[in-house]
Amino acid sequence: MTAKISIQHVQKSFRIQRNLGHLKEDDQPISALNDINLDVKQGEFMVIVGPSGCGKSTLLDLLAGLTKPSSGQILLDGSPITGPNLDRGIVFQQYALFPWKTVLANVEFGLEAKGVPRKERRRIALEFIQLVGLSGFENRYPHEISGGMKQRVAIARSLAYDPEVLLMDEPFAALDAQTRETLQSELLRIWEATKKTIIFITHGIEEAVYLGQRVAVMTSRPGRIKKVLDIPFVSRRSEEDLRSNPEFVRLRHEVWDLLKDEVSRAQEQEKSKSLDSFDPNKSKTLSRGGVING
Ligand SMILES: Nc1ncnc2c1ncn2[C@@H]1O[C@H](COP(=O)(O)OP(=O)(O)OP(=O)(O)O)[C@@H](O)[C@H]1O
Repeated sequence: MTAKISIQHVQKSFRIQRNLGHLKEDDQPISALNDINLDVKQGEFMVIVGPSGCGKSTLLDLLAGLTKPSSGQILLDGSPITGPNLDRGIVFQQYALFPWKTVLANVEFGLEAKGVPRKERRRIALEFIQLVGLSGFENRYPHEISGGMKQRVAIARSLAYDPEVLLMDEPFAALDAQTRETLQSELLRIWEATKKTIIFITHGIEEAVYLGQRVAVMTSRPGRIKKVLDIPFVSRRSEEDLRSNPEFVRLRHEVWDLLKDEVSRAQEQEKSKSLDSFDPNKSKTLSRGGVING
């Protein structure tokens, strides 16, 4: 069976220019992703977890078609992704709602872009507002609702235009712990109701194991897929107190075991990055030697 999304040998580098006051160095390539391979099945909930700076958002941007791989390709239903399209909905950490539009108008937005007639737009938008539990808030503006509610609006807006795949980049990271847990279980309910293929990016190990049918663990930069774990809970929502289930605890530990060295390496990279930016001599030497730092 063809994968819904197939990421094949994807590599992504960025060229950056160091600005050291009066000194300007040549562009230096930074390898953000290295040979990423991953197939996601139709209707699957795939979580990608990795340390800070490992290239998670870069991968999501590639899936969204906002940038192109330096090499390799990503296929959606067997065809290469060449740019952004309404076949992929995106939910970011920051809500990205239009502040001057009401909840209803925000949810209707994608439908308008798709050319859905006005009456139909309203019907569909109201259906998705109900699905995310916001009935009664249709006429509120973003500044009148909480962070969790804004993220519900963002999810409703992405789902309303019926994308093939929902891409989520740390959508709950900015929320308080209680709201985050509520939205995690709400998202599972929404996923079960809509049967969408979801690719969800997070730093959070517990979030990854709670949400994912599979969890892909990434290495530190340049990001590669270190291991893909199956999370075998049949219906996670019906499991009582899943987070304290011994199998859940074991899986969470397994993900942490895979991640901990990567997190230390990522922290070392961060440290040397900030030291380098204060040390022109070091940067020059590394540049001449052709060593990539950053
Ligand atoms: N447009 C860009 N130009 C130059 N470098 C970039 C660009 N985008 C990302 N990078 C670099 O690529 C690496 C991966 O970044 P990315 O934001 O994808 O990581 P991440 O895993 O999402 O990080 P975090 O978890 O902290 O959000 C980082 O070293 C980053 O500095």
